[in-house]
Amino acid sequence: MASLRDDWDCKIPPDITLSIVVLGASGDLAKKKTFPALFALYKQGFLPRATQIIGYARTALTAEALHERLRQYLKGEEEEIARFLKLCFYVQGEYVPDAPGYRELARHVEEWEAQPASPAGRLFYLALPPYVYPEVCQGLSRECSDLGPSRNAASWVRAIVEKPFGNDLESSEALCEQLGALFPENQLYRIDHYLGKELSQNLLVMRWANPIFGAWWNRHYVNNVQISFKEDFGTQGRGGYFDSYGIIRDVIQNHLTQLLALIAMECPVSNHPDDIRDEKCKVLRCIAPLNLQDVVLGQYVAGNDQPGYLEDPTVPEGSRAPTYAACRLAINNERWAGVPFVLRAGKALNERSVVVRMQLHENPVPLFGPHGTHQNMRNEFVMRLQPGEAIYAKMVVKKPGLEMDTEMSELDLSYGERYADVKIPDAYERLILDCIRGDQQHFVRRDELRAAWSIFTPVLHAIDRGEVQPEPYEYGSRGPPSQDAFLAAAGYKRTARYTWKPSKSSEAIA
Ligand SMILES: NC(=O)C1=CN([C@@H]2O[C@H](COP(=O)(O)OP(=O)(O)OC[C@H]3O[C@@H](n4cnc5c(N)ncnc54)[C@H](OP(=O)(O)O)[C@@H]3O)[C@@H](O)[C@H]2O)C=CC1
Ligand SMILES: O=C1O[C@H](COP(=O)(O)O)[C@@H](O)[C@H](O)[C@H]1O
Repeated sequence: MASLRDDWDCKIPPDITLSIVVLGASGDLAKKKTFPALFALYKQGFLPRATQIIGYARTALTAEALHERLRQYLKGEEEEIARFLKLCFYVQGEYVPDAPGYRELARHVEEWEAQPASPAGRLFYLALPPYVYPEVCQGLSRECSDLGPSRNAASWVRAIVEKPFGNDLESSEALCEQLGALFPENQLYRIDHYLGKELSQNLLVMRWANPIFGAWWNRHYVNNVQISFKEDFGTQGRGGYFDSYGIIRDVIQNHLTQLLALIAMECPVSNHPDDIRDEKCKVLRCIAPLNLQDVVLGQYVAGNDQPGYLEDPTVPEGSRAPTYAACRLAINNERWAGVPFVLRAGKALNERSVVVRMQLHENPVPLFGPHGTHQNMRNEFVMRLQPGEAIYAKMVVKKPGLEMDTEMSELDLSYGERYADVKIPDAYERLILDCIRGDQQHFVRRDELRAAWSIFTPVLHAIDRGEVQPEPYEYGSRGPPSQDAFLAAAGYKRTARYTWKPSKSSEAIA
């Protein structure tokens, strides 16, 4: 796909002076994700030569103390780590808008950008709880976002903000208003790390670069679509945070809905980020708000020697927060009318995986019957995002041999084999680089966010009002017992008698 827009150039000027400011540098996200991703970019030579990284937080730390905290999360050679840490500084400051820390931050940044003739880039990464975004953005906007009148025209200011972007449609819109008054949309990068995963990105390429998919990627061939997120661990002390959100806000409204948009969207006008996001937004707007009848909610109880959700000391007594949800969505457009899209996500299940499964209709005329064993088997197109990226299509083939027997087999693209020597980048690594390049394709635009919240807000409000008692399921099980009937009602038929014979390398992944 060509880019038809001439205002789009995602190249990093080689002479740029870059300041990356990590706000909330003392926190978990910063040390586990942001700094390791920056280190990985540094190691691979993706950070411009003149880059400084400044950590900002309330905690009293020296730069050396920050380095010590970060060291255990940086994987690489000691010398390389030491060189990277030399780029990392620390400024202590409060988050309130008039905190003197912002002036101090501005001083560091301005000193670094001593040459007005060269372009300057200022990337503010808000690794902070969203309730402080408005005040932090005010402080940054007031003290740190003015590049000065003589600055090279290729200079920029960008801010990456983490989810959750609000709690429902109304609060999300209010947050967007507040931030939007300080940073225009082209400076705001709302991160959804699922958009940085290898297979999420491949969805677009695979779908739109191969005519083979065009013919069947619609209601005439596809019976149902499942997008499943499973984790084999519970909230483990994070229950306090989780409880006020629940699994729909935590995973479904954002990550899985973004995957749905990539699967269901129409062909964009070009590969310009806004053309792609226009299509994603359009398809999300074709989805009617979810009804409680189209939802199964669950909450895990003790099992497999593991405690139940309510036994987590950080969870409020008697909480009804769902740790599992399956949501059946209908896309009311010409391509997908009548095809159920089931988004389901759960904590404390039997495995950790994220899988997109498109199941096709049965063959209307089963030639290999009446005793043929596979006439009722359905083709399935499966994309496994993790663990071990794989794309496979399940299909009936002739069983090798003298008889005309059939069996279910697969066309298989397992990344572990096909790309055995390739290191798949971490999502954060990719997304931070996109932000430095000015590519907003894999970030959530305000109208997409609005469309996603519109789908889930009514059900979320009903859950918040305590109107639904989630169904118990055992820790380590497949989820609430009623989910299989729910999936069957959405058209899903499990392929019985399908056995996959993994190769050695795939066995290692499984
Ligand atoms: N390249 C590769 O790595 C390939 C790997 N495989 C592997 O082969 C195996 C089978 O593949 P596939 O058929 O695609 O996937 P699965 O059999 O794992 O899952 C198919 C569907 O059946 C459901 N299911 C699983 N167990 C049960 C059960 N006991 N009762 C009812 N429903 C159930 C699953 O839901 P739920 O999640 O709720 O259990 C899922 O929706 C998998 O382990 C897969 O990873 C296959 C092809 C290629
Ligand atoms: O955003 C979130 O995602 C993680 C899962 O991310 P993954 O990349 O490990 O699949 C999830 O555990 C967490 O609850 C949620 O907030």
